[in-house]
Amino acid sequence: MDSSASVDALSNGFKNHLSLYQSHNNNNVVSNPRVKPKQPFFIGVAGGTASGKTTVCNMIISQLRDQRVVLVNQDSFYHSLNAEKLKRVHEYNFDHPEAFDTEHMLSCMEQIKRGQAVTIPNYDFKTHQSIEPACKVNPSDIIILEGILVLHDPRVRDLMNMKIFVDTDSDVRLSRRIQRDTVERGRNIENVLDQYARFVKPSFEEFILPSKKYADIIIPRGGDNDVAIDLIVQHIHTKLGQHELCKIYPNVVVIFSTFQIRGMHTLIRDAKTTKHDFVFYADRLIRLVVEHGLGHLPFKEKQVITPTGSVYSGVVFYKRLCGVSVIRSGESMENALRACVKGIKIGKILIHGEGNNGRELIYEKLPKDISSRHVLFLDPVLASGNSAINAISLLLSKGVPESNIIFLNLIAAPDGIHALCKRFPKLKLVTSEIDESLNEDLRVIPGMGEFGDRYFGTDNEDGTISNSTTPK
Ligand SMILES: O=P(O)(O)OC[C@H]1O[C@H](OP(=O)(O)OP(=O)(O)O)[C@H](O)[C@@H]1O
Ligand SMILES: O=c1cc[nH]c(=O)[nH]1
Repeated sequence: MDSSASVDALSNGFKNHLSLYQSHNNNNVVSNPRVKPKQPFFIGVAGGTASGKTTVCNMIISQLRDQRVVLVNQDSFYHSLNAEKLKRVHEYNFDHPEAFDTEHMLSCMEQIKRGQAVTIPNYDFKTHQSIEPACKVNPSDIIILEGILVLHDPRVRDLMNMKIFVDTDSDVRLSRRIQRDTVERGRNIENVLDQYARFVKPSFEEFILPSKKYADIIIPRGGDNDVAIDLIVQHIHTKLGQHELCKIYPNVVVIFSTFQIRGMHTLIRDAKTTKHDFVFYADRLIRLVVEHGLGHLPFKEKQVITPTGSVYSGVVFYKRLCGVSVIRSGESMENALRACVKGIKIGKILIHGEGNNGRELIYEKLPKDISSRHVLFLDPVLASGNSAINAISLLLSKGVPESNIIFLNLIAAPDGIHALCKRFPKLKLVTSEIDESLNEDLRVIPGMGEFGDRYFGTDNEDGTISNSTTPK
């Protein structure tokens, strides 16, 4: 048996992740067949006994502060021993691939990878049996599968986005194993050495070490290697923060997701949220998007002298700006823009929706000198892109260079991004989340319903939000 692995069938390593896991688990996950769950990032961490796999996993988890992480241990998938095997448990090779129910592990991992909740067996090391209760694992952003042989089976390996092998000197591993099994497990040193010589070492050489060649990253010295852990965490952040659409359209910027941002999204998307809370949290998110968007404006370097007589090397804001809001939802973003840019001029555009595709320009009032300004275009929802394309075409017809337009947005549907960014490749779109899809009524899915109705309180009189599917 690999005593380096955690005894828990499933552990999140660190307290904050454990509590996240628990609260996450208490929720009923509503499955909506229209919504394709996001695929989690799947990491496999292999290595010999006592190599420091658990330490490496815990270090990765502790640094991934703004992601939901679950850690699944390969040990959970040990076969239960029958009476006959139990009688001769000292003859049993717990380090052999056949000691694990790999078919079961594969099917659980495939489900997790599809973004589904799964039940992971709870293996008891004292009785060598799977016991009740099993552990329910809900979909997460990152799944880590840790164990001596997680890189052994090609089908399991193929599911992984990142394969890590923790490579620690065999003398160090043996001394750690002796220490742990004698001190923590009350075994005598002869038995530990006997098991090591008969099973642990030969299996390491035959199965575990050969799986090292499949690793993307080999970490020498395990948990002592801070540099390797930092690089791994940076790579995971880059991969997770990068929506596929951002790779296709480099002018699409999604603000860095944190639990605070996701919490605000959870509130504004929840159909039960009151108007008051909707406005409060939408305003907070809008402020973040506005601040982030302003960061994409040109600037000049400037040095100033501080009251201590020292030099501070900074920058000065670009001054020739204006906002343009799309009536009416876009008007919800004006206050945040005014709060960030003192005295900014804000123009308005009204687009009328006729049926599913027709979007017609009804009204415009724009600064006369708009062609010489950078434009912060305000609309919280990008659905089909029809409204935005109409409005931006108007700005271009007024002489605004496409590259001078920054579209500030809360949620964007992929359809709208494709339509807009193909047509206007030089415009910058700054959004806080990219959603899954658009339904046949051109509503964003999962979306937040009709933003304007929720923000301005023009939904049903009883305060509930209509689930009407009437096309706009
Ligand atoms: O990308 P599209 O498919 O064109 O949809 C997006 C438009 O829909 C929303 O306005 P809506 O028509 O709901 O009007 P409102 O702001 O007055 O509520 C939103 O503010 C956009 O302007
Ligand atoms: O889902 C949608 C689509 C367009 N406008 C909204 O406010 N919500």
